[in-house]
Amino acid sequence: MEKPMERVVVIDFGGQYNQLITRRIRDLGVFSELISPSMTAEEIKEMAPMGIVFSGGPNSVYTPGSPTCDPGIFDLGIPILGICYGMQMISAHYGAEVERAGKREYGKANVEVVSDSLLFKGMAKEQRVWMSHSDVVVAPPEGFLVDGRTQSAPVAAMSDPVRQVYAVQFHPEVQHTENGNEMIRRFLYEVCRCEGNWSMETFIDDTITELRDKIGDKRVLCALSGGVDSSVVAALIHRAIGDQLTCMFVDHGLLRKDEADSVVRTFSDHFQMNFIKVDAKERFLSKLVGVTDPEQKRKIIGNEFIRVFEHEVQELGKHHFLGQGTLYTDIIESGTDTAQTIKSHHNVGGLPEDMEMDLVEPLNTLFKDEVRRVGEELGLPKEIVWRQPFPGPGLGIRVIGEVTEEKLMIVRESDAILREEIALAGLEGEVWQYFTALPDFKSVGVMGDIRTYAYTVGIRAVTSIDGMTADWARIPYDVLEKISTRIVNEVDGVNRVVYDITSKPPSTIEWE
Ligand SMILES: Nc1ncnc2c1ncn2[C@@H]1O[C@H](COP(=O)(O)OP(=O)(O)OP(=O)(O)O)[C@@H](O)[C@H]1O
Ligand SMILES: O=c1[nH]c(=O)c2[nH+]cn([C@@H]3O[C@H](COP(=O)(O)O)[C@@H](O)[C@H]3O)c2[nH]1
Ligand SMILES: NC(=O)CC[C@H](N)C(=O)O
Ligand SMILES: [Mg+2]
Repeated sequence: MEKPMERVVVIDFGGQYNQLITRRIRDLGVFSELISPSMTAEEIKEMAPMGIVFSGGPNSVYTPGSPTCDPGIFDLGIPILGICYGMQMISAHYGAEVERAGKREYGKANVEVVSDSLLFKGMAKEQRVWMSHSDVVVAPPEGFLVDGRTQSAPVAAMSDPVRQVYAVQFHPEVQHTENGNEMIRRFLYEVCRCEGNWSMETFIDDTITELRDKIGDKRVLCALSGGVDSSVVAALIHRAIGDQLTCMFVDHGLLRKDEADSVVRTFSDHFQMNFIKVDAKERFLSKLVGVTDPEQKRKIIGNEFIRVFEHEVQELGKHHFLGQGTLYTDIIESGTDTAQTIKSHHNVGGLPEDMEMDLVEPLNTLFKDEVRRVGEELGLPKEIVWRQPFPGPGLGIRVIGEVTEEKLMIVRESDAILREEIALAGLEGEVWQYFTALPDFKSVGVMGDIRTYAYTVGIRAVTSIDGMTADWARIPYDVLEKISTRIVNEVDGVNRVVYDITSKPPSTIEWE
């Protein structure tokens, strides 16, 4: 019999790099996902993880009400790796003291390795690591050995090989920790004794089996935007259940120029699936009249998507499930028990509470670049796999303030010019995402000796890998010049073009 998929769970105490931990583990060949600190030891045992990681987090363990986990987890006999807050929690659990440090450590630090612990064995006695903490473990709990220290952290790493508990104050998951990846690898392969049976191929096979089990002989409606995420989901569900799947593409009137036609064309050219396009422009646009707040727009759009699906299903016959291309990024940005809401992605935080269909979201633990790898593995055409992301709420959020036909037209036309010029300059592969947005203000210009009072168009173009962080793309000035000239000359109602030169963070990719 085939071995079950190995899994290492990461308990999410709210740290900034938590998703990176799961990512690194998956890259090392072991499936990993974040779980909530509210899960009980019993529930975790049922998942049968090979190892448990306690993540970092913004709290201090000595503050009342700071997050903890079920103490029963320590008795499961499953190896544990604590990182930063996770290490402080382990220390507190075993009765060691955690205090505010005299000197805080943010960024680069040197750890002096003082033991022969598995995680550091054979490495240089001085390790360059990345720190982000203000609390320290003063002395290790009973049974633990100090493995490393820095000038301000007397316990920068510790372990108890008997109980198989390892802990580090620094962040092995970030690239700046020189040997971080190797330390995680050792935890997985030498402590947890994983064999590494996870890859994109096994992900696809396992997902298809899980989908078959979950769906049975019922029908699934897949919300298909033509973007990479939903196309990959549709392909996976189709492999699992074939004709029980119906794909539905909604034209909500907030699409880019010629987008509806091109999605319909691509799908009929490449896929043999039940595919339906719904024209719902009126429904969406009428609901957005007078609405200016971006979060409210997202909620209205998310809600309306579901209402459209439910309405269409009445004619198609019962579909129990709704398939969506939700990614991990959509979930974390929409806010979780521990992470703040940055924006409510329409497919997560924007969903109505009284939905009739159950969700099927097989990609909700992955990042965009991982989904692209799945897409390639499934043999989807390049034009889909490498399509730049386009948010579900579409131009509805890129028009800042109230959405009107006039403003939509300006974004649509200026965006088409931008895309054309980026393609002409051969920059499509270099820039991860590029679009125009319309801030809600006008200013004075002079065109043909006539005073104008018209809109400003903003150009946003970024480089990124997974959309979690991004930098502004260094598009050559002459290309920008051509784009600006064309937009002002060809799009009515615009007399100024600006280029966004902020990274994410502190900005986000979208303007809204
Ligand atoms: N116009 C649409 N019609 C039907 N479903 C949609 C539409 N826009 C978005 N969705 C649904 O919402 C999900 C999230 O949208 P999102 O834009 O993140 O993903 P995507 O369009 O599949 O991929 P990409 O991020 O590459 O654009 C989609 O995967 C899809 O299920
Ligand atoms: O499906 C989506 N539904 C949404 O509501 C949504 N909002 C933003 N995005 C896309 O996500 C990535 C990160 O965006 P931000 O930096 O603007 O948060 C970028 O690629 C954005 O285009 C969305 N995708
Ligand atoms: N990054 C973290 O996990 C920080 C933990 C804790 N809040 C500290 O400052 O030490
Ligand atoms: Mg999209």
